[in-house]
Amino acid sequence: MYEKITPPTTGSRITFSNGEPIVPDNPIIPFIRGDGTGVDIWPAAQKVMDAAVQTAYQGKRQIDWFKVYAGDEACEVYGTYQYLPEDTLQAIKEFGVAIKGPLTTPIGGGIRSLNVALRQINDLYACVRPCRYYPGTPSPHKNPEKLDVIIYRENTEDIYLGIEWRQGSEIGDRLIKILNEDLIPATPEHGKKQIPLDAGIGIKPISKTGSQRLVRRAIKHALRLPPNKQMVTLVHKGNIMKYTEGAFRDWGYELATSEFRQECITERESWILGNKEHNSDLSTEDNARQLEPGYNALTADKKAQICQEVEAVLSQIWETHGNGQWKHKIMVNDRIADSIFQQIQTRPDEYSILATMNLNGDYLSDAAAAVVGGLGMGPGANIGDECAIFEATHGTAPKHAGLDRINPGSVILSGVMMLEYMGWQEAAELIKKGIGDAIANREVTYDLARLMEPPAQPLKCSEFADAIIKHFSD
Ligand SMILES: NC(=O)C1=CN([C@@H]2O[C@H](COP(=O)(O)OP(=O)(O)OC[C@H]3O[C@@H](n4cnc5c(N)ncnc54)[C@H](OP(=O)(O)O)[C@@H]3O)[C@@H](O)[C@H]2O)C=CC1
Ligand SMILES: O=C(O)CCC(=O)C(=O)O
Ligand SMILES: [Mg+2]
Repeated sequence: MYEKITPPTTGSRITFSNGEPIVPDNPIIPFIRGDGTGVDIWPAAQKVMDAAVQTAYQGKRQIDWFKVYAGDEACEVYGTYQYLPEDTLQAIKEFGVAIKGPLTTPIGGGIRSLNVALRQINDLYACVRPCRYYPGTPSPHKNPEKLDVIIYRENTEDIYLGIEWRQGSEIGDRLIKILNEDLIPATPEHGKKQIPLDAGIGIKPISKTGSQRLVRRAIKHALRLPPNKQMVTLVHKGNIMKYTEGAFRDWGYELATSEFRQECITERESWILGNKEHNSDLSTEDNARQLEPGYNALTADKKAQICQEVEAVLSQIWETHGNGQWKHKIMVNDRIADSIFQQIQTRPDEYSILATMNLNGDYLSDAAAAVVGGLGMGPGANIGDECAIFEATHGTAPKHAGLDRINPGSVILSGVMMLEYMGWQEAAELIKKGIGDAIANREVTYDLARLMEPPAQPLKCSEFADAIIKHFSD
């Protein structure tokens, strides 16, 4: 029973089997309009999705939208501080697939992120954010078309778990005392380090389960991509945060080389096999020398370790992966987080799926969206095993709210992801064609118009939606 909302009287539920949605022809889909520019973006996006479904299926399929509330709008309906009403959570749980506009999160104090809460409550552990280029989209980059990546961001843990204590709080001070006086001195590798007494404290949990289920989804996605895009890059700052970010990398490789042994090759394995393929008489030590830059300067222990690695790879996978067979497998490699920010700009075509932890993926998805045209073109999905919520990468962009000027492209493209997730490919294709043609025709909102050479006359948010629909059929 809902307190203040009523589901549509027509339509039925999307259910799940083995993590996959089973979609009726008339699914009920809850939507959250969103704060700020949500008032502009949502109606435009809904109009485009409805028109695409109608054009593609001529009434045989339709979405029965179910309006639910979160953020400022929820407080208007449910009362002060009722930012995420139980009704909304229940509706998303009941109907399984939802779509939302952006929601405001105050900085410093106040409520914690409703967006993050929705992901955590529904265990939507994979945040999937594709960044690909639509021809004609203006970009600050010379070759934006070379970037075609999908960010797979772990979505439930890392510092987004929100376990932190304010500077000067009683528990925060107690924790610092315990760490300084007990736990740090008991850990020899920490030496004489001490946490400043006036520090705020945050906890960064990265679990093996959370990391591996994310990487598992990323690899399964890579298996569905064309051969030249079958790559998964584990993004981490494991040189600095060894037991959280470094562990994410190690657990990622462990998963790839156990659960997906036949399908995957790691970058280092490919080098070892490649060295041997190049020269079948190559000794283990010469292979190790080619594998590891600066091998000759290493300690004997380190050299022995690398030789062991070479031998293990050759004995374990030469038969199944050697003689070039590895070239037809999913390449799993890793890159340090700061480096990947420059790599997506300098060598974009070398990357495909970027598997990240929560914070790195948050940063990286805005940066990658900028390369292909900005936040107006950045869609996303939060996917779990029994629920999915689609939402754009960007936030509420408050300075543009209510002006009918913001680019609805990201929510519309999030709708495309939703339609594809539902198996409604024909409707998804229509929208992609509509957006592509509108951009090629210079019918765009202010954000893209101002970057075009010469600048285009900007359309309103609602006009851009109409232009997309118009291009379904030309
Ligand atoms: N999932 C969610 O709901 C998210 C919510 N947020 C929240 O949103 C609020 C505002 O965050 P803020 O840091 O300003 O980031 P925003 O992403 O909301 O906006 C930053 C800037 O990005 C550009 N932009 C954003 N959306 C679009 C769009 N649809 N079309 C074109 N350009 C766009 C605009 O740039 P310009 O003005 O230069 O054109 C805008 O001023 C915060 O409360 C934040 O917590 C943030 C991210 C995600
Ligand atoms: O929830 C928020 O306010 C910000 C979240 C965010 O930036 C994101 O998920 O990309
Ligand atoms: Mg973000």
